Amino acid sequence: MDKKNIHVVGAVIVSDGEILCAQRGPDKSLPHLWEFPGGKIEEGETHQETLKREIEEEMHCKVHVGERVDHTVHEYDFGIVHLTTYYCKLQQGTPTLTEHIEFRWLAPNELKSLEWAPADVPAIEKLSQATL
Ligand SMILES: Nc1nc2c([nH]c(=O)n2[C@H]2C[C@H](O)[C@@H](COP(=O)(O)OP(=O)(O)OP(=O)(O)O)O2)c(=O)[nH]1
Repeated sequence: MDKKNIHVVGAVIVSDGEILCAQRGPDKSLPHLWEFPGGKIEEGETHQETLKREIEEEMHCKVHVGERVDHTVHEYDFGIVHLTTYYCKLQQGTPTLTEHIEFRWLAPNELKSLEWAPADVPAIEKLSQATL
């Protein structure tokens, strides 16, 4: 059977020259790997709407969504993830841990010190060279 396509958006939240990195929990798919906060796009939603909704739900804060960072397609055993990432800025509140087990703020040249979900690796390559 064909694998399901999963359309996901991720927030590259930048503050004071650092990027927010979030670690997945032990009971999730891709356990303990690092990712950008965000989630699956629901029917009828724009990427911006999904990001704003997901960030409010999973981090209890509001973001402004800016330019696109990257778009990648990665095949996992559970499906094919189409991941689009966007630069974001905090608009209101500070990120609160609910679904993730840890947050870390890292400078671009530190991003590769974490073990990222495979779909994120091309974005991490780009961001690790970025001037924020
Ligand atoms: N939010 C987010 N998800 C990512 C990234 N990279 C990556 O491969 N994914 C995958 C993990 C999930 O399979 C899917 C995102 O769906 P989700 O945020 O609803 O994840 P979830 O694990 O809580 O949901 P589920 O798979 O348990 O249904 O995309 C990323 O940087 N951010």
